[in-house]
Parts: sequence; C-alpha cells; structure tokens
Amino acid sequence: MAWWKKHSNGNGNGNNNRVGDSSIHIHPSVDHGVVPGSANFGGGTLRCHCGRDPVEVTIKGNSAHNHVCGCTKCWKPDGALFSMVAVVPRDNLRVTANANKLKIVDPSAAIQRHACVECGVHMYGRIENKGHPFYGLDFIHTELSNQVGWSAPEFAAFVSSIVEAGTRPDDMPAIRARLRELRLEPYDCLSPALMDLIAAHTAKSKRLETV
Ligand SMILES: N[C@@H](CCC(=O)N[C@@H](CSCO)C(=O)NCC(=O)O)C(=O)O
Ligand SMILES: [Zn+2]
Ligand SMILES: [Zn+2]
Repeated sequence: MAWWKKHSNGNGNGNNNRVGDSSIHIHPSVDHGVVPGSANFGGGTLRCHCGRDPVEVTIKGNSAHNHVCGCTKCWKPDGALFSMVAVVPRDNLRVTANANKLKIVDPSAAIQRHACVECGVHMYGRIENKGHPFYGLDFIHTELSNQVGWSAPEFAAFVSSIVEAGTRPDDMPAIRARLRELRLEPYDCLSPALMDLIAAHTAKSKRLETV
C-alpha cells in the first residue's frame, strides 16, 4: 500500500460517516458554523500533526477562495466528509521547518500535494504547469494553523465526489441540505465564479493559439 494511503481517510479512500439528524460531519472547522475571517489578517504558520519535529509552513498574508472540497485528492481530517482548502500566492509560502519530511503524493497530478511522510497531512499543493489557470497559487489547509482570521470557506466544491470515497448516493440530499444550512452552497465542480475564471483562461489560451 502507498505510504500516503496508510493515513486515515486523507485521500478520500472511504469514510465511516453516517447521515443522521446531527451526524453529518462536513469538516470540524465548519460543523459548528462557519467562522468569518478577518479582513486585515496577516498570515500565520501551518503545522502537520506530528508530535515531534512537525513540518512547518509559514504564510505571508491571508488566504483566498477558501472552500470545502469533496474530491478524493484533497486531504481530509479523520471522520470528515470534506477537506477545507484555500489558496495563497506561491511566493507567500515558505517551508520553515522539517522540509525533509515532505514528499509529493502524486507527481502526475495537476496539484502536487506535498505531504508529511510520517503523519500523512498535506502541507501545501503546488501547480508547476505554467499553462494551468491557477498557476501561481498554492493550495493550503488553514485548519493546520492555530491563528484566527484566515478567510472563511465560501462554498462546497466537488460535492458528488464524496460518493467516490464511499458515501451512499441516498445520503447526498441530506448532505447537500446541511451544506446549504451552513451557507456553503454545494457545487459538483468549483463555484460559478471560479469556473468562469477557468473558462476565461481557456478562451484566452485558445485565442493565443490561433494568432
Ligand atoms: N472526482 C474527482 C475530482 C478531482 C478534482 O478534479 N479535484 C479538483 C479540485 S481540488 C481543490 O479544490 C482539482 O482541481 N484537482 C486537480 C488535482 O487534484 O491535481 C475526485 O474526486 O478525485
Ligand atoms: Zn507530520
Ligand atoms: Zn479537492
């Protein structure tokens, strides 16, 4: 088994969530309500779950486009149906301790997720393809920081993908209803605003190809 699959349900390989009145575990950071971010938050430090020698990533400035993601690739804490993932400019991110413990989960993926080989936590995801619509942005999990003020999740992405991870299709209406209750509008890809950005990038690349 790959080293990163041994760690919890980090890559969506199954989960034990059961949907009942109060048992829908979207993500621990939103299950009691979404906490608003602070407009002038200046950044902070992310740490992996290792008790000794944790990997540390320091971020300058606040995150953006935070969302919960149901895809099977993003790291999810134990028991959560969704990950929570945001972006920061890649120049604002530095690995500041124990970089030797990081390994890329899937070098062929568009987002190369750098995970701690000991605890399995994904510390950041980087896009190396300069033609990708999100090139220049790194993906991070702000819950790995104990600072308060990170931008709040705004929507739920790749919601149907949780079925790929083992959720029963019959449970999906209740899960989507819970997301709406939390004001995390569910989408089966990214939000319309981000999909429009991607489409505009594609249109521009096509125009450039024809000149
Ligand atoms: N059904 C698939 C979807 C995976 C997917 O496309 N994930 C998105 C969003 S991740 C952050 O929001 C993506 O951009 N992936 C690129 C990559 O992971 O390299 C599944 O669930 O696996
Ligand atoms: Zn670790
Ligand atoms: Zn994802």
